[in-house]
Amino acid sequence: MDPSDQKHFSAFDYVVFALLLAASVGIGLYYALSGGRQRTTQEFLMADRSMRCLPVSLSLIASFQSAVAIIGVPAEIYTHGTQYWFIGCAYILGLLIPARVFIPLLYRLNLSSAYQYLELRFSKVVRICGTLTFIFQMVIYMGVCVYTPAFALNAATGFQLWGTVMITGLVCTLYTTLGGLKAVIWTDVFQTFVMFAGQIAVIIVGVERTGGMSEVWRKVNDGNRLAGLDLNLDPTERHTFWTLGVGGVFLMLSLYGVNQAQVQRYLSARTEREAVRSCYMVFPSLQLALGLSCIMGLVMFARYCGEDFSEKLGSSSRDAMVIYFVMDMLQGLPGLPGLFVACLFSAALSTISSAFNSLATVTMEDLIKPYFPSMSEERATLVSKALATSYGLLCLAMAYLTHLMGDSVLLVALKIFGMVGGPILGLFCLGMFFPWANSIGAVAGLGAGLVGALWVGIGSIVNRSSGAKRLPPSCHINTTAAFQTAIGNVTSRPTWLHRFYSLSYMWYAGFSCLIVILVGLIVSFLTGPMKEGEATPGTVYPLLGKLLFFLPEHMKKKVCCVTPLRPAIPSPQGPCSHKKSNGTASGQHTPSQQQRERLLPDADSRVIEYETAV
Ligand SMILES: CC(C)(CO)[C@@H](O)C(=O)NCCC(=O)O
Ligand code: NA
Repeated sequence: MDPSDQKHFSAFDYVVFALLLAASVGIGLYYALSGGRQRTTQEFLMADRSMRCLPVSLSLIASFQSAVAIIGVPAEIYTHGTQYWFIGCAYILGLLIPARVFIPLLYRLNLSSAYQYLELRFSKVVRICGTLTFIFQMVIYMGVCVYTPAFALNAATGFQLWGTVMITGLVCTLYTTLGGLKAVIWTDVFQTFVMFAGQIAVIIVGVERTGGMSEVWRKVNDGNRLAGLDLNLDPTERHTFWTLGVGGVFLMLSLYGVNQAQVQRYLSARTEREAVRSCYMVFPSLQLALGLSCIMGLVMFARYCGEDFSEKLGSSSRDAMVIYFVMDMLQGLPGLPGLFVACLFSAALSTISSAFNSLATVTMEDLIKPYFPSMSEERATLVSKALATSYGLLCLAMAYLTHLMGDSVLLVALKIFGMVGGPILGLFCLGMFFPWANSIGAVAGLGAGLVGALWVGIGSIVNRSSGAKRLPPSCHINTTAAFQTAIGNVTSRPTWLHRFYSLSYMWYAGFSCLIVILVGLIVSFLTGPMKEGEATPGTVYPLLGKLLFFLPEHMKKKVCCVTPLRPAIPSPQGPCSHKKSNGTASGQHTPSQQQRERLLPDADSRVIEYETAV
């Protein structure tokens, strides 16, 4: 980029940005020195299970709303129109199902890690496979999150790229390691407000400087950026109502239903009611976040009329131009560019810190604690802190990998969620909704789901078939349809493999989830399905029973196989929940008689509840 074209920050902007970092570290320090001073894993990883719904809910939206969404969504709207907005439809079922099904089931099992469920329902091996898959997903995603803001800032303002990556990674590692989950949740709250403030500031100034609301509306309309409901059923069409509104539900379920970062927040809530309520409260804030990003893309369009920025900003234009636009708009308003940069980094920090803490949790709870049952609580906490730090350093390495990928960051993030999150979702669905599924089926299903998803995902990267149709870059002509067919015909006649590779990435989660369930069920039936009463009580949700509510009772008993919910005493070798009220015993692993009794009344009440419900 031409250096004379680069925008610069005033001293005031640096102060605003520095304040964000200082406040985040301050919150970390506060939780390092107050409360239990982070001396137990219960506090460090589970926030003492004492949180209320408001901070939990703001923290839930912050987890997967990173600089990727802040930059990527406006860039998407700018180049392809507002179709992406319809992903908002997926938020309804994508949050209702976790609130009604996943949270009650997981919360009542009194877990620390979501993957503990997999051992309760299947076996140790399945738990480890689930955990490793999650670690794989989050480590790649973390790299994208830490890289994105640094990269965009670098492209538009010449800010030192790797220096910014280092600062982000290190500040985040610092407060995560100091203050544990309490610090992570409360910095999320603060950072979510900064995130909204930055976006709103840009939109207000942007609308003002492009000539007011009606002018923005006119240009956007003339440039054909307002998309109607696209009901095209073609699964290779990147964004349609079906891919976004239906495929998006699976994506949302993999994030809000079974991802450890979110499950850990539900579990940190003081009661199940607060956990469920916090999930419902995500809905309006997530709609607001999506709406603001979309509006920002439209204002940007009104400003530049779809001008192609690849000359000005190099190959990275799509994502970098959002920062370019922001700097262009906010020039001469000292402090505001700083606020937007703070917004960007708030979004990134809140996501990365959730990733560090959840990765430290699963590594501790699923991979270390079960094999060192005699580890002392101090030791376990120390190891957890070391883990949070190591993942912080690993994230810097992963940022480099993202640098090498060089694709639209939104696309990369959504592909990772789908390819790796989808199979994990499938594994949980297999366990929760299909009582016959056994461990062999679960492992085979997960393997098949991952292979299927990585095949289509990597195939699409190698073949570069994103299926994207770029809209013509103008505010004035209205001939999109002709242009689109012209582009559509350029690609040669696709073979079935090419069509497979061009499956919309919005279907990745649903596609791989279904493979896991299908292969899981087939293998389970071949190897001997689980029998009545074999699964730990409370680990199966009587979905079929609820769906077939019209059948008479005896038929339902036959068909639905809801019997695993019959009370059964958890085996003494089995994993057990850590105590809720009393943090001191969480280092224990073989459940005492006392703990089993604690688990049992829960399980019993669930059985009764299910039986009356079914
Ligand atoms: C997770 C969704 C899809 C929910 O709208 C959205 O926040 C999103 O597109 N996120 C992109 C990934 C990110 O922001 O890191
Ligand atoms: Na975030």
